[in-house]
Amino acid sequence: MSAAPAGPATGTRPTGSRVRVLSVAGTDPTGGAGIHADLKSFAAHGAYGMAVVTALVAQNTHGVRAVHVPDVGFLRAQLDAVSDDVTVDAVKIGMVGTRAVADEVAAWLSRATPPVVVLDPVMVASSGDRLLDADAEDAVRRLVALADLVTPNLPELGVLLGEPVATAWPDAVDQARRLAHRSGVTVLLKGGHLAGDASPDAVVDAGTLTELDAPRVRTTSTHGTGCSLSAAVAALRPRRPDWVTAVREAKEWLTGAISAGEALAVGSGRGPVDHLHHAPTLGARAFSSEAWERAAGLRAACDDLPFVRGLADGTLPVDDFEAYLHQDALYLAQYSRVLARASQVAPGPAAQVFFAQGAARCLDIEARLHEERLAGGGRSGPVGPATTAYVDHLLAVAATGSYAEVVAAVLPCYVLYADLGARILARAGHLGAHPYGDWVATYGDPAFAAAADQASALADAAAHEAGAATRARMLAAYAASCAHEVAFFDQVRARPLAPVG
Ligand SMILES: Nc1ncnc2c1ncn2[C@@H]1O[C@H](COP(=O)(O)OP(=O)(O)OP(=O)(O)O)[C@@H](O)[C@H]1O
Ligand SMILES: Cc1ncc(COP(=O)(O)O)c(N)n1
Repeated sequence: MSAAPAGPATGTRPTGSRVRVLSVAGTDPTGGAGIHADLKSFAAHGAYGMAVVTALVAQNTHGVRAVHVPDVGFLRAQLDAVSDDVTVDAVKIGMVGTRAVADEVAAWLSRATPPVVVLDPVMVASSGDRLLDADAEDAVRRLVALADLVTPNLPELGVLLGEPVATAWPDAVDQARRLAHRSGVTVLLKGGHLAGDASPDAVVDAGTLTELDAPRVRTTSTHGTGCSLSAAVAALRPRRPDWVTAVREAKEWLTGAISAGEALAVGSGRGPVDHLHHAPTLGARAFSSEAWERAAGLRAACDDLPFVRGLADGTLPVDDFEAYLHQDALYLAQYSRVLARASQVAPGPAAQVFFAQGAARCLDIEARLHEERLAGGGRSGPVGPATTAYVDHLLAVAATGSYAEVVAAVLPCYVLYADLGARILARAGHLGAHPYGDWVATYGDPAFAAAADQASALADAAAHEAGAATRARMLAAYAASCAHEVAFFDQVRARPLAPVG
């Protein structure tokens, strides 16, 4: 039944790899507090999260219904299973529940000696339910001595010192100073239980005091704030130079998470915070499929254009097709420059090569169309207004937008043509008799579909790296290009017809 230990875990963390953080805490099946909150907090700070369960708690946003504390032998087995195998860069300890659990955790800390230990001395849930046996308070005091940072709220600070609970901030800071002095650990004093418009915290050690101010958010979403904060600090500390830097960053994040909590609509009591509020695009759909679906109306409008209908069924007058090819040649000469810009600012060689080759191919096609025109087959004339508008849009994005925006702006030209080409080809079946068979064969070719897929994948990768604001600009650039594509096709039939007769 036992998984063989791989020997004591002594490995150092490879440069740049994720911090491996362990939560030793109770559960919350609604996901707002305890190990569930801790794991989200770890992930929110880029750490690899692990969890050892001290107590199973039947609770929700209204309160605690029941607590089950498994045998401490099983707790020991969990703790050793982790530390026999995995190098733990930091530990966060939350609810311990009983004296036996607290002592078992203390014994493990002495054995495993993790380099960063954050202790949240959980005693009473915000619902008022006890989460620590009354006779376990001494055992928690012993745990404090093994921690590097202890994170009491106002009532917990009073219990740790054996003093009345401070109600004014200066008194609480005084108490925190005394605890730091007495125990030799750094204290993160939390002011969430104060009245007033602010929710200050303070980092206090034997010699220094740093107060961190934050506005009090008017919300019911404060379940698990203490768990989430201490877990965030544990995840950050191995990568930050000191406690103050780690706590400042964690608190700023937590204030945002509290503000975003109500939008989660989890439970009807004191709801959880949104741990991932700062990563709104996490789990978002692939950019290319979202943008494609949003453009459904424009795509339908494109299909309905007399030009596109005539192109598809072969009834388009030759004159119109040649007028279109002429505008297309003018367009491609500029589109090539925009693809070259995408290549110039591409984040890696694959994208750089793809767009550079695309730019060259556009010029090849443009040159072929030009030669055909010189050979007398085609038409000439000024740049049409829709061509100008489309090119201006692309050049503006290329001049001022990021790589992600440029890729989004050039994408419709790939995907709309690939889609149109494939559908016309499928409908026509045999192209032998189709007057515009060459055009259809070019864009209906699986090789062109593959290029469109590659361009979509590059846009998706860029969107994955981008924040919410850049993704919104990408969607806007894509939608604008789609609208220009429709106007571009339509300009041929929109040109004044020569008088008949
Ligand atoms: N309404 C609020 N607005 C802004 N920050 C808050 C609010 N409530 C709590 N905080 C912050 O959340 C963190 C936890 O504070 P608190 O004093 O409530 O600890 P706690 O009682 O251990 O938390 P928990 O509610 O998880 O038991 C602190 O950084 C505190 O300043
Ligand atoms: C397992 C566990 N640990 C900690 C808390 C405290 O969080 P809160 O005071 O926000 O209820 C909790 N409710 N459950």
